Amino acid sequence: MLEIKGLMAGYGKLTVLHDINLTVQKGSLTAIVGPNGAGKTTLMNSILHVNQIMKGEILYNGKTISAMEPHEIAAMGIGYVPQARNVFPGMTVEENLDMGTYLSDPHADTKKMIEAIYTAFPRLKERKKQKASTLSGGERQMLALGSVLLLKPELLILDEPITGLAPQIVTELIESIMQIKEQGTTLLWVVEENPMQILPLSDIVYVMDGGTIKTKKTGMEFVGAPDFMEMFLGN
Ligand SMILES: Nc1ncnc2c1ncn2[C@@H]1O[C@H](COP(=O)(O)OP(=O)(O)OP(=O)(O)O)[C@@H](O)[C@H]1O
Repeated sequence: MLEIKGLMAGYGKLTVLHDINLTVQKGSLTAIVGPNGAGKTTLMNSILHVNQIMKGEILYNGKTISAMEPHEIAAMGIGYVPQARNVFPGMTVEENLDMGTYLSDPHADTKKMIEAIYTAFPRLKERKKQKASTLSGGERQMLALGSVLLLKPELLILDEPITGLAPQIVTELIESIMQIKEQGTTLLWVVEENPMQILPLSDIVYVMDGGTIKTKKTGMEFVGAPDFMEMFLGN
C-alpha cells in the first residue's frame, strides 16, 4: 500500500533521513521505534510532504505521492494524527467533530458518522458539550483520532498516540485503535512507550536510529529477541 524508496529528507538544508526504504502492507499494523531524535516524526512528516524531500520516492497504492501537496496526499486516503494532538481548543467535542465532517461527501449522513465515532470512543459522547481545552490528554487524543477518522482514511498514521498518558486510558486507546484496524484501516504507528502492549500486535517493526532504518522484524520476533530493550531504546 505504501512504499518508500531511497528517501532522503529533512528541513531546509538539514538532511535528517538517509536512504530510508520501508513498505506498509494493506491491512497491517506497522510500528516504527527508535530513540529520541532518530527521525521517526520526520519520516511521518515526509509521507505527508510537510517537510523537504531531497531524494527518493514515496508511492501510495502504486502512485507517486512524494511530489504532491499535503492536502492532495490527505485526499488520497492518508490520515495523520501528529504528536501535537491537534484539536480546536475553544470548541466543544461536538463542534470539533462537526468540523471533521466538513470535507465529507455532501450526501453523507454526518450525524451517523459522528455517532460511529461516539461508539468507538464513549468518553467523547459523555463529554460532547465540553470544550476541547478542558479534556484530559487521553480524551484529547481520542478527539484528534476521531476527527481524522471522519475523513475515512485507508491508511492512518499515528505519531506516539499514547505517549505520556495514564495506564487506564492507554488500554482504552489501544483497544480502540485495534478495532479501527479490524474494521480495515491500515496503521503506521510510532511507538515510544508501552512496547510490550503494542509491539506483539504489530505485523512489522522497523527500528530507526540516526536517520536510517537499522532493523526490520515481525512484532513477535522483535519482542522475543534477547537484545529487545537495547534495540527499542537504541543503546
Ligand atoms: N522543524 C525542524 N527543523 C529542523 N530540524 C528539525 C525539525 N524537526 C526535527 N528536527 C531535527 O531532526 C532530527 C530528528 O527529529 P525527529 O523529531 O524526526 O525525531 P524523533 O525520532 O521523532 O524523536 P522523538 O522521539 O524525540 O520525537 C532531530 O535532530 C531534530 O532536532
